[in-house]
This record gives sequence, C-alpha cells and structure tokens, in this order.
Amino acid sequence: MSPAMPFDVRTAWPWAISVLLVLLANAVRRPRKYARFPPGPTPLPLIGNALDFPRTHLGREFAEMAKKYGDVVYLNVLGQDTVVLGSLKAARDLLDKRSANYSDRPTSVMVQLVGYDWLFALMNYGSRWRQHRRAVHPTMTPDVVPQYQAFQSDAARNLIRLILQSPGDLGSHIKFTFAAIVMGALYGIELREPHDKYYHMVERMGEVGEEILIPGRFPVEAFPVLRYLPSWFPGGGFKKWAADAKRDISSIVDYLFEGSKSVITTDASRRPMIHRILGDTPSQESTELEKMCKEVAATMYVVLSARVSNATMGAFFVAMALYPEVQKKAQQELDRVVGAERLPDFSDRPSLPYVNAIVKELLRWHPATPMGVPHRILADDEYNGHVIPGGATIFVNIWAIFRDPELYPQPDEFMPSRFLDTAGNLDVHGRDPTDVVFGFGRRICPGRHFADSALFILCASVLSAFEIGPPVGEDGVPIPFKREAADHCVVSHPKVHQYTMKPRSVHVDHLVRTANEQ
Ligand code: HEM
Repeated sequence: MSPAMPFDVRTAWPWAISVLLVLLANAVRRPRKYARFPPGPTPLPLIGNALDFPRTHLGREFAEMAKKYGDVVYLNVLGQDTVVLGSLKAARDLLDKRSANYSDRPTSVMVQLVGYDWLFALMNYGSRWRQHRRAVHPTMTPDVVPQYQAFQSDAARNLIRLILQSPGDLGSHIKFTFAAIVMGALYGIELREPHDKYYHMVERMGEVGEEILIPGRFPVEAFPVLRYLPSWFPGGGFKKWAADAKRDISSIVDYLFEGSKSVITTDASRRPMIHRILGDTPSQESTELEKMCKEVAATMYVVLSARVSNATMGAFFVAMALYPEVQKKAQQELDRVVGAERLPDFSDRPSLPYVNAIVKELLRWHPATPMGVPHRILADDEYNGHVIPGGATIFVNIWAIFRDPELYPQPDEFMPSRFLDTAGNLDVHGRDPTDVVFGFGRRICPGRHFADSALFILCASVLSAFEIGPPVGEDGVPIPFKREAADHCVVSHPKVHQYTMKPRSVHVDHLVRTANEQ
C-alpha cells in the first residue's frame, strides 16, 4: 500500500506565504559565527543551500562535495544548519569521542503528527530515550542474541521453501522473511504466510517510518508553521495522511502487544524480547512498564530493523547473480564443511570464513543506510578550527567511508576475499564494516548483533540450497542487469530482479522439511 501524496504543488500557495516569512526571518538572523562554519557550497540568498542538497544518490553526491570542501561540509538547508561528515576519522572524533554532545536526534514535526513520539530511535537525547535504550540493552547483547537463533533458522528454512514454491516472488519473500524473524524474536508471534494480518500491520508501520525520514519529503519539517494549516485547506493534505497513519499505528501497536502477552513460551530458546523485558525489570509499576515495553518493542520493529535488513538481503541476491565466482567459492566451502545431507546451522559459522566474509562485504558494498540516521548536536563545538553550531543536523556518509580505496581497494567490486588473510582466515582488522554500518556513539544500532546473525544464517542457507543466476528472457538467454537502488532515502532499497534460482540438489525440498522436524 503506498501512502497518499501529502503535498500537491498546485495547491501550494498558502505554503508559499509561510515559507517566504520563514526565509526572511532566517535571512535577518544570520549569525556572525557563520564565517567560522566548516566549508561548503555557497548559499543562495533566502534558501541557503537547499538546491545543493543531493536528490538522487545521497552518498555519491555528498562524496563529490567532500572532494571539493573536505571531510566536514556545512550546508544551510532552508535555515537548518547541516553538517556532513565524510570520513571515518571525523565520525569517530565527533560522534564517538564527543558523544555526550552529538547524540540527540533532529526534531521532527512529522514524527509528532504520525504519533511516533514514543519511537526511541527518533527521540531526543534525554532520560526517556535512556530508559528505553536500557530496557532493550540486556535483550540484545552478544550473549543473549544466540537465544533468538531458533527464530532465525526457522525463517531461513522458510525462505528456501518460499523460493522453491515461487521463485518469481523473491522480493516479497525477502520482506516476509525479516518480518517473520523480527516478529518472532520480539513478540513471539509466528508469521506463517505473507498474507498474514500481522505482516500487513508491520508493513504499514515500517512504511510510515521510512516515509517521514526522507529528506525534504514534507515541507512542514523546514517550515513548522505549516502544521497549523487545517487538513482541508489547500496544501494541508499531509495532515490527513499523518492523522490516518497515527490512528493505524496506535491500534497496531496495541494489537501486537496484546497478541504477544497471550503467547505462552515454555521453551527458553523461544522467549521473545517482550517477555524478557517484562520479566526482567520488576521494580516499576506494571502499567508504566507495560507501556514502555510496548513502545520499545514496536521501536525495534519499526525502525529500519526489518526494512534495513531486507534491503541488505536484497543486495545479497544482486551480488550473487553478478559475481558467480564468489558464489561458487562459498558453495565449495559449504559443501566441504556442511555437506549435502543437511542445511547449515549456527554451529558451522566458525568453520565458514568465506561465507562470513560475504556477510561483511555485503554490509560494505551495499550499506542499507548510506547516510546513517541523522544525529543532532546539542551545543556549539569546535573541530579543526571550525565551529559546528549547536542544533545542527549531522550526517555521516557511510557510503563514502566504504568507498575509500585505501581501506577497500576496487571499492565498487564485490570482493569478500578482501576480508581473508593469506591462510583463508577472516581478517577484518581496522576495517570491519560492522564497526561502521551500524552507526556511532550512544545511538549505535542496538540490533547489530541480531542483524549480523540473521544475515549469516540466511546467506549460508540460500547459498547451500540454490544456484543464483542472472534473470533470463523467454528465449532462455541471460538478461544483462546491474546493481540499481533507490538511493535518495534513509534506506537504500536495491532493485530485486527475477533471478534464476536453481535448486542445487533434488533433495533441497526434503532438507527443508527434515530440518523443520528436528
Ligand atoms: C543490516 C541491518 C541493520 C543496519 C544496517 C542497521 C543500521 C542502523 C543505523 C545506521 C542506526 C543509526 C545509528 C546512529 O544513529 O548512529 C540504527 C539504529 C537503530 N537500529 Fe539498526 N540496523 C540494522 C538492523 C536492526 C535490527 C535487526 C534492529 C532491531 C532488532 C535494529 C534496531 C535499531 C534501533 C532501535 C535503532 C535506534 C537506536 C537509537 O536511536 O538509540 N536495527 N540502525
């Protein structure tokens, strides 16, 4: 379901008046310290650098800007100070080492309008965010994450089953797989088929979450005064869109939580996150605790989690179809370690360095959040002789860091062997993509160990079951294709083609069935 178009240029005149007023106000309040801001493109009167803000490929276009201005670039986007960090050093120096000042999130009118103010990923840095983050932490540590492996293995086998049934629907199978993994691990609710009602609910939540994060998507973010437009007024359509989203989301979150409470788990390896939080934090009032738990679980679900992970998995199929020699090498390793009589499981992981290197390379080659999730600096800071103004939005160009040829020679190529030493062991020292792709400082992704383990079992299982080839035409001739992605959003979704998915043995179907019976 695609959201209604919330902004129509033909009815934009009321916006234009408000916009003009705000731009004039910005023009007269230009501070003197502006001269010491980091370098960047020359701003135009009134609109600043609004036209310089990339529109098609955020990572690549900001990387071009960095070549000209350096690894810390300043833009004034319709009055909003914006700083783009283009190197790992700048990101570590500021977001990691000065994290007390750099851990806020930009304030968003749309977040309030769609009722996502409980979503801790988008909350301002403060006591409420800290409380939510602390509730999640003990449920996502490297020691606890293995306890969710049963959900991840089930979903990997189910993915094979779905591909066997209808290889042409790969895009929706991938989406469904991550929805099922996260739904199981967070709520304990089992998603069986893509037409499941729970699946549609979480799709709706993710869709709204992603839409409001698209830079420039809603002019009300730059001109908050527009929030007072009535929804029936020309240009006020975004308010109706937001009100619909708010109503849907609120009922979905309640529904999921109630569904989860009624799940009974006797098997410790299938204890969902919600039960862990409700059971592990006994000191608070139960209603207050329940409310927080409901919000925390939904945050873990909505925020990018399923969508970011499935964007990464989508890129896996692109890479495998484009690089058959990589695929072949991984399959040789799997055949040697796992054999043809069973599917891989987590106990095989330490013996599969090449498959592990594929997961690392995947996160590097296609960073699903190429510009991370924006931070906001609280108070003025100085860096390399420049002032970074308090309140500025801070982006890290993760895409550019991963395209640094010093760290990753031939960066556009998919080359897992870059992460292996001469003896064939995994060697990521000083350039591990998982140290970058999951963000920085106090806001680092809490789901990173979970995501890493899900990606491993999915990649290993698919590689052992299928030979993935390029799409073919009706005449059976391969259709040339290249990597394409929507790169103007927070999440970069690769285009999923109709690959050929040839089972590697006639027993794959049997293996899936017997694995589920174990
Ligand atoms: C390949 C998969 C994933 C990638 C690339 C990814 C990446 C990221 C990034 C870049 C951030 C922002 C960090 C920052 O602000 O510096 C983030 C935040 C977050 N991620 Fe992930 N993520 C992934 C999977 C997951 C999963 C599976 C979950 C949950 C189970 C999750 C939950 C979250 C949450 C809740 C936040 C917000 C943290 C906060 O604001 O305090 N992510 N993620």
